Amino acid sequence: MDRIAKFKKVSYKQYVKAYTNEFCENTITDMSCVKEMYEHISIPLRATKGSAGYDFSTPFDICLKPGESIKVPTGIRCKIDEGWVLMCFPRSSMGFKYRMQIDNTVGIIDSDYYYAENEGHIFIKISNNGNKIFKLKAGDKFAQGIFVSFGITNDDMANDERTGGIGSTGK
Ligand SMILES: O=c1ccn([C@H]2C[C@H](O)[C@@H](COP(=O)(O)OP(=O)(O)OP(=O)(O)O)O2)c(=O)[nH]1
Repeated sequence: MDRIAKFKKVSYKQYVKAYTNEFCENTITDMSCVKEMYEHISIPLRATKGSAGYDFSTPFDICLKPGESIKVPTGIRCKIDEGWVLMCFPRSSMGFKYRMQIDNTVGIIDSDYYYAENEGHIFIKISNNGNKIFKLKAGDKFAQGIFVSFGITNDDMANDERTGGIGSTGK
């Protein structure tokens, strides 16, 4: 098995920035609860030695009514060797039981995203596309990341460098 990546937590500063941007731009938040949330974020792990997926947990409780979505700042970044990509999928049980789906179908985490201004903070946007309330407690696993190797074309000339987050290279 190739050992080609390492998960880390983003800095506390980055987590606060992402969390407040997402959820409390106009409200006063108790920062001690964000600190506690950050401290409980755990590095994705595989459940068994034969599992392909590294399970991502939510740092906070989630409750989605049918049709609702949320963009989850996972607090995680990943240093990945060139030639590999991390693909994020739902945990199968979430889809089977609740029809929880990832909004962009599969999250593609590029190796150079690690060096982006946001420290390569991995976001996972999910929706409840079922017909019952979908709830997760902080620490519950909801998505899984799988490392995949890829090739490039013989005449590939890409040499730009990424600095921004999602959607930044199309500008
Ligand atoms: O679910 C996702 C998908 C992407 N990303 C991050 C990692 C990825 O490296 C970066 C850019 O994603 P992608 O290349 O798929 O998005 P794009 O719309 O093509 O934008 P870009 O111009 O940034 O490449 O955003 C996430 O955190 N979560």
